[in-house]
Amino acid sequence: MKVKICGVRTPGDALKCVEAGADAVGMLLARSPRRITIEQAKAIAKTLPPSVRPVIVMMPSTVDEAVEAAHAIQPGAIQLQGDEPPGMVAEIKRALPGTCIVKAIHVGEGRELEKAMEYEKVADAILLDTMSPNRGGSGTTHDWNISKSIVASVRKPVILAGGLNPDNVAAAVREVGPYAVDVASGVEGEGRVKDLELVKAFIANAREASNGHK
Ligand SMILES: O=C(O)c1ccccc1N[C@@H]1O[C@H](COP(=O)(O)O)[C@@H](O)[C@H]1O
Repeated sequence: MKVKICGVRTPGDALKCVEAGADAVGMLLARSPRRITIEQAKAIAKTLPPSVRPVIVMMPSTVDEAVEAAHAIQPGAIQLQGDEPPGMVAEIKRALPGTCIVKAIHVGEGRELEKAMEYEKVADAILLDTMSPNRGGSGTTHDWNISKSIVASVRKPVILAGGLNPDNVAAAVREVGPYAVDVASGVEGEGRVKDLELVKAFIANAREASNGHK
């Protein structure tokens, strides 16, 4: 079971995720209270060991915007969190060989399964987040039955997000059976600082529920 900790804003928080055993660390370049600059994201990415993948989360208006950010930060993956059409996702993938392209689908918006089947043709992985005004980071869960049906239908890895925390992640893993889980607000303390104990508990509970499967 892979785990991504998202909305990391400082090298200190990134190092907590490394210590806790995260597989990936997400940095928000999109509109969000967790948004950081390209320069800050670059500095965080540099602190990560090769075993931890830096991921940038964006809602780019153009292909160039995504490509420029990726060239500056050199992430292992880009998470496209907005309304990027399939053609734009395909262009970004062509422009960034070697970078994993993750397309977010907002569960609750409708046509989720159709969208997942469309985007799996052009993206490397699908992320299922809860529909919210900010397009992510809402701290609310969605109907996991929808996510479960998508996991059963698409052939690309599916990452489950949206309102996960140390208390509900095991149930989410058992019910949905995703390739990976992703969390932002559920492992934070005051001031949206990542809490090492919450991150550790989240990762342990997710992995235990997946029976140690990678
Ligand atoms: O985290 C944010 O602030 C955010 C803002 C805008 C788009 C995406 C964002 N984060 C992504 O949303 C998921 C779910 O967040 P949460 O666990 O419900 O708080 C998070 O894992 C990021 O991938």
